Amino acid sequence: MYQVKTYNVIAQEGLDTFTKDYQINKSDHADAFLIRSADMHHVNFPDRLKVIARSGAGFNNIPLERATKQGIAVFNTAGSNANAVRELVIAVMVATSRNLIPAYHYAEQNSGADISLHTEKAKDNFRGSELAGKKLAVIGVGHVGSLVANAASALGMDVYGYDPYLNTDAAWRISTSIHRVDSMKEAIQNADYVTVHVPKNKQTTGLISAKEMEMMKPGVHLFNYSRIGIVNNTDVVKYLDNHKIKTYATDFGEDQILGRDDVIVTPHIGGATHEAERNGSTQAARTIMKYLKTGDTTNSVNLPQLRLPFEGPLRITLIHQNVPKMVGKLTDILGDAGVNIDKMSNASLEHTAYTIIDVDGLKDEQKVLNQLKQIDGVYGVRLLKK
Ligand SMILES: NC(=O)C1=CN([C@@H]2O[C@H](COP(=O)(O)OP(=O)(O)OC[C@H]3O[C@@H](n4cnc5c(N)ncnc54)[C@H](O)[C@@H]3O)[C@@H](O)[C@H]2O)C=CC1
Ligand SMILES: O=C(O)C(=O)COP(=O)(O)O
Repeated sequence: MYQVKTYNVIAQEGLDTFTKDYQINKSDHADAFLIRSADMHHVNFPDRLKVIARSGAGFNNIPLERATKQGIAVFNTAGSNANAVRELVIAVMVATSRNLIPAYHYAEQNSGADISLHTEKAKDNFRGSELAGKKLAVIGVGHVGSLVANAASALGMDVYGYDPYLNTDAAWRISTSIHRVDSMKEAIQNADYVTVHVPKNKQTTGLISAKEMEMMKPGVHLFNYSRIGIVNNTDVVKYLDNHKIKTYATDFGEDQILGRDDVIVTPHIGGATHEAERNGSTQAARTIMKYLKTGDTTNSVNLPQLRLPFEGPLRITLIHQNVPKMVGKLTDILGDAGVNIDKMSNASLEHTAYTIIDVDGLKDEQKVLNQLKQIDGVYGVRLLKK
């Protein structure tokens, strides 16, 4: 029986996806963690932990290097909540362009009087502008960014996408009406709206700071539904104060931006829809089961993605350092133990490699597994039985 520990609220549909071989509980001695935004940086990973699945896209809450070195595979479910974010971003773009929030407050505050007496006079104060014909810059055109770009284009916006690492899957999703540009400057200069959809990492922290704000057009509306810190909030306050930025809308509050009329803050609700939470949790549950049963690393964010049909009877999976002669060391140990290799596959991702070896039998299992584990640079070894 595999033990699965959950963090955060995980949609029931995902929990119901687990078969009878999996027990969901709060015990730390788990084979799998199923999480959302819970911060894993200060959580100890138990020795038996083999996999962490993040229901959702962003995985900056997980210490990838520590997990890898403990032989733990980490996965996300990118795309599972992309539509939820797209709809929220479009909603907030409409809200800002049509002054929806101040107009609502006005109507609410005047609800005691006969509102029709004030309406015709008041509407002049809330005159908005339309999205059609305006320029939108989308920074990061992955699962979320591509959907936002396509929806904005369908609303008649002139959309510019900047993503130096765009993969081919994402490129296929982007409408031909989107202009792909090669620099941040080309994307954001003259844009009426700028929206950021990149993962948070060392490179993207402060991606939108004073330098980029300086390039923007006066009166720009800036949106951050990615993560806190990707847009520099200290700089945002400066550029809101000098009216270069007209509105800042974000899913991530911080004291310095709260309580302003020109800031719209939501409590991290981008992926908080029934549909997105169901998609993410079921995908994460399936990923955990597949990895534990077959070693399939499709959608891993810390290991190379490797899939090899598992016909049995035995499979050895190894997470290890990506260094010369490693595969030779593994096969030498198996050869010395008289093991015949049926199939083998190996792939690498930066400093880490992953190897799957199917064998038709293994005598003295524990001894061979221990020998493999003792190789310098081997982080994790598992034996799977069909
Ligand atoms: N507010 C919320 O509840 C949610 C927030 N998010 C955030 O949005 C981020 C993006 O999500 P997805 O689109 O699903 O991820 P994704 O991985 O599909 O797309 C991210 C894109 O950003 C690009 N990128 C990376 N570095 C870049 C850089 N320096 N400049 C320009 N582009 C860069 C990548 O090439 C990729 O195409 C997540 O990492 C997460 O932090 C995602 C879902 C919900
Ligand atoms: O998927 C993401 O990156 C999100 O930010 C959504 O986070 P959540 O699952 O709502 O805690």
